[in-house]
Amino acid sequence: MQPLVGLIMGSVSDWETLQHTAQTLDRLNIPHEVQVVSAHRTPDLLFEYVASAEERGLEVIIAGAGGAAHLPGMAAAKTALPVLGIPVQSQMLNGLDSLLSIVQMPAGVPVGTLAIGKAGAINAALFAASILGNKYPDIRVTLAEFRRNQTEAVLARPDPREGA
Ligand SMILES: Nc1c(C(=O)O)ncn1[C@@H]1O[C@H](COP(=O)(O)O)[C@@H](O)[C@H]1O
Repeated sequence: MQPLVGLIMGSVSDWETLQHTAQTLDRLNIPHEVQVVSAHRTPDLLFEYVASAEERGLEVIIAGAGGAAHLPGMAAAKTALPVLGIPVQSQMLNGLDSLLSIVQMPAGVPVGTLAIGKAGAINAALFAASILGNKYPDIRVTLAEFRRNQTEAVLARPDPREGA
């Protein structure tokens, strides 16, 4: 099926985090493509990727990067598609550098910034589902089911002494 989401990351080392986005998109049956693209290391490729995204049928871009994480912002600079940014937890500064690099965009070029690390990676996929669900009823239904299952799983185990 034609990918609706483009999942990009600054380095193959980000996959440990970004695999959670891909897994969640899989669980929601959202077709997506995955590629390493870096604003720093492959700037021309990034511009080509993002400039052609819309005509290739992508409707949401999810970009994860760590450290001087300029990838989501530079992607947003080249497209009006929604761009969701995931700050990857960096070794030196624990992801605070990534978060601040992504979140503080100048007015006019928005990036929807998620939490640092795995939670942000999962939530980016769910956020993409919310956006796509406005147009695709199947995705809306699948997302509602995901949320219902999550609620039921919590309600089924209210006593924390029973373990996770
Ligand atoms: N932040 C960026 C960008 C970018 O923003 O374009 N390109 C690579 N990186 C980040 O550098 C970190 C270390 O990369 P390596 O592990 O390859 O040295 C990764 O977290 C990556 O996202």
